[in-house]
Formats: sequence, C-alpha cells, structure tokens
Amino acid sequence: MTFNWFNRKFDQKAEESKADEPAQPEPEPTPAATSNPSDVDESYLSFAKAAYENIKKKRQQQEELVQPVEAIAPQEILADTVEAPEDAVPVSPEGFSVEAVNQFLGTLEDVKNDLTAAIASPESLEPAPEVAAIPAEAPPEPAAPLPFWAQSEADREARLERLRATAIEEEQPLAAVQPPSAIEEAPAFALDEGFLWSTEVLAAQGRRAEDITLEEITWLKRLRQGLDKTRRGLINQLKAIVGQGPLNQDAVTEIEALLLQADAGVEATDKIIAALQTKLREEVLPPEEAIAYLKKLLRDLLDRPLQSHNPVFVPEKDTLNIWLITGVNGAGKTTTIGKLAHIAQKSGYRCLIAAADTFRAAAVEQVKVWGQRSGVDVIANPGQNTDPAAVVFDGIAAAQSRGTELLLVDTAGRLQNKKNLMDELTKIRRIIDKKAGNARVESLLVLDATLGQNGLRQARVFSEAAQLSGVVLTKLDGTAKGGVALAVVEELGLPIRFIGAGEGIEDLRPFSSYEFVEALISG
Ligand SMILES: Nc1nc2c(ncn2[C@@H]2O[C@H](COP(=O)(O)OP(=O)(O)OP(=O)(O)O)[C@@H](O)[C@H]2O)c(=O)[nH]1
Repeated sequence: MTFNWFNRKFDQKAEESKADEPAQPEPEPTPAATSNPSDVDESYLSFAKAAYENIKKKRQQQEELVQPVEAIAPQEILADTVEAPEDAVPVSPEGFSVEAVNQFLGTLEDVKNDLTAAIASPESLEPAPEVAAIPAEAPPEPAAPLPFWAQSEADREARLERLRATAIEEEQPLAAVQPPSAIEEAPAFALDEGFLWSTEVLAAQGRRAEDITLEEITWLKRLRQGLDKTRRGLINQLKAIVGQGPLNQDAVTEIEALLLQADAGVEATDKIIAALQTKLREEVLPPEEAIAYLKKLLRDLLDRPLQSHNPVFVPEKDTLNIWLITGVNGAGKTTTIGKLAHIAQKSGYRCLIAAADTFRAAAVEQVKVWGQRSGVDVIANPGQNTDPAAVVFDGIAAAQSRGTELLLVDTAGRLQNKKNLMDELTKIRRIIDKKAGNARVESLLVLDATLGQNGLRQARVFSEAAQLSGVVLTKLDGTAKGGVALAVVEELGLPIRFIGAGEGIEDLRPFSSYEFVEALISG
C-alpha cells in the first residue's frame, strides 16, 4: 500500500473515493480518554511503545528484503544439495542452460518422491553406498546455511522469528537497510523524548499505532526542532506568565507582547487577546487550562481559511493536476518544487516539472538539479528569457502525452511590479484553460518565514495578482518568527498548505494546525 503524503493516509484508492465527499473538517484532537494525568501518560507511553515495536518490526522485515544475497554460483548450490546432472553443460560459471536447469528440477522431483516413499516405509530403505561408508558414530557435516532466498518458507519464518526475538535495541543505521539514494541521512530511530512527543501528537489526531511510519516521526521531530527558537521565546515566558496563577490582565498583556515578538502580526494578536480577555471575564483559568485554551485559539485561527478554501489539498489520481508555484526569488520556490516532486513520487503520483521561471537561466538549471534529486523530469526551453507561457505550453503537452498526474510549474519569481506579475500569470492561466481545460489548477505562494512581517508585504502583492489556493511557508527551521503563520492566515485569508523546515528533500510536509501549535507551544 502506498502512503499518500498529501493526505497522510494509506491506500490512495480508498481515499480517492472519499476525496469526492465533502471533506470533513479536521477532527478536534482527542486528548486521552482518562482525565487522570498518570493514566494519560501511561496510555501515551503504551501507544508510543506499540508504534516503536511496529516500526522496528517493519525495519527488520525490510532489512531481510534489502539484504544483499550472497553471490553463490549455481554449482555450489547444486554441490550442497544434489549432484549436478552429469550432462549438465554450464553455459558459464554463473549459470546453466535452461534444459540443464529443467533436468536438475526433474532430479529434485525424483529426490522428493524418494523421500516421500522413504518416510512412508523406512524399512524399504537401502543405505546409499556413500552413507553406508560413513561410520555410524561420525556426526554428519552440518550443511552450509543456504542463502536466505534459497531457504524453505518454514526456515525463513523461523529465521525471522529468531530475528524478532533477538532484536536488540541498538540501531542499524537506516542507510544500511535502504539504498542511500532513497534517504539523505539515516534518521535516528530511538524511543526517545522526540519519539514520544511525536507519537502523542499523532495519537491525539486519531492515528493508530500500527499506521505510524518512521518518516512521520522523523518529520515531526524536524518540525519541533525547527520551531525550537520560536517556542523557547514563547513557551518559557508563557509558562511564567500563565504559571503565576489564574489568567489576569497583566498576563494577557504579556502574551500580547510575546505574540507580536513571534511575528504573529497585529490583527492575529488582537483577535487572540480579545478572545482571551472574554474568557478571562467568564471563568478563572488555571495554568494548564489557560495553555490548552490558547492552543485552541491558535488552531481555530489557523484553520479558519479552510471554511472558504478546499480543506483537502491532495492531487486527484488519474487526472492532470497543475500546481503553479509563485514567490519571490530566494523564498525557497525551487527547493519547494523539488520537495513537492519528491513527496508526489513517494505517494505514487506520476509527476513532471515545468521550469517556467525563465527570468534567470540559473533558476532553470537549479530546477533541473531538484528534478534529478527527486527523480522527476523537467520540461524547460533552452536559451535565456524565453516566454514562460511557451514553457507551460510544452509542459502541458508533455504531461498529457505521458499521463502525468501532477505538473508542478515554477513561475515568475521576481517581485517586479504587480501589473507585470499579473499579466504573466494571467497569460499562463489562459494557456492552461485553452490547452488543459479539465485540469485541476492550484496556485501556491512560497513564503520565507524568516522574513516575518516583511514577507507579508510581498505576499500581499502576489495574493492580489494570482488566484492563490494556499501558501507554502518555508524556512521555519531556525527562525524565531514562527508566529508569521498566524499573520499569513489572518491577513491574507489564505490557508497554509505545506511547511518547509530544512534544506533537505524530506523537509516539507502538509501543514497541520494541530502539529504546528503543539510544536510551537509544547513541543
Ligand atoms: N533552512 C532552510 N533553507 C531553505 C528552506 N527552503 C529553501 N531554503 C534555502 O533557501 C535558499 C533559496 O532557495 P531556492 O529554492 O533557491 O529559492 P528560490 O525561491 O527558488 O530562489 P531562486 O533560486 O533565486 O529563484 C537556498 O539556499 C535553499 O537551500 C528551508 O525550509 N529551510
């Protein structure tokens, strides 16, 4: 089953039939059933342990499948098992002719029949001369262990069982298990604090322990790490403020300063503070409930645009989806295209890239590099400054001839004046309408989170020029301005669809308001 990284679920087909239904809003995170903190910890711990054991088991099975097979020439196998037929003519040391192999299989059949007969009536056995010659007391030589693939089913299962039973905690570097090209570095796999936090976040969103993958854990750990700086700024002071006792006006004033410092922007901050003050007048909030209420406010604010935009952002299978990727040069547009192409490939989509940001030849070359890294072809026009619409036209033609499901278009990246930008994007849309009228078109704005409020001004120009369906927030790792996500949503009214938290090809995932707020406030 293919894990679809766009909706974070297995079995794309089953999901597809659901994709047509009106998507349900994200379920409210379900804190563990009991209210007793130690029970909650216990239930999360056992959930984490189950997820850990399951991932460990999958890795062991994967190791068996990937482990290089000992290169034993057929003669050695034959020597170990049955005498090679005299007239077998080795076509080369590595192999036998087909008829010889068939003959050999025929011999095996005879051996099997003889063994069956012998088991049925042992008294009928004549000791074979060479066996008779071995003195009874000499133990037979232990047969050299056959390579895993040559073992019988029963032997294999027994070996796997032994492996599971003796599986030790020490970590096999994942690179030993998967071809190095498949991953950039072996993510650590240990039942550590990051693992526990990640499984807790996934459990609270309704995930089952057996469905949790190491890649999801690795991503959540990266997200949490990426938001470290913002969180440290927020949470230490937040806990100090809220920890002083029931939420009071001073605390609310300090929270306001914290949100502005994390670049949440004035509008989002005002909304959150107003809601807190209303709550303050209604009831006394002890510290942990105040934190929980603040988290809910942030989640609701981040999810609000989903009421006016499609809550599910998943390319439709067996259909041409065209995603226009816009954003100012340096925001991480090219990197984002490479990462999106990578998760599309991993999720089983036929993907193609059109390098239509032709303003800089270097940008086209860079897209090609990311195409290679993600294993996705890039359609580009040689020569500098060619017409972006021409590249889009070629990209659509190639996509239609190949049955591509997701065409990623790298479009204008320079922040020239709004008019030029609008003209260029309008022209591209016109080409798409003419050439691929039934394609599902989305337009994503790539925004550099480290720019904070400055990035927002750029975003406004793009959001007025292009009919945007969402934002990709990049460079969340290492910035203290993680709060800009709140400003983007509140001031642009656009949903955040993906977030980037690193330069690596794995460092982009669909945005989850629950995970983001947990990493921001209690990671
Ligand atoms: N730390 C970090 N760096 C990132 C991230 N995304 C992109 N970058 C880096 O940001 C720089 C710009 O990324 P690009 O993808 O080239 O940006 P661009 O928008 O295509 O800009 P041009 O290449 O000038 O068109 C590169 O050094 C990337 O490695 C991220 O999520 N985290």
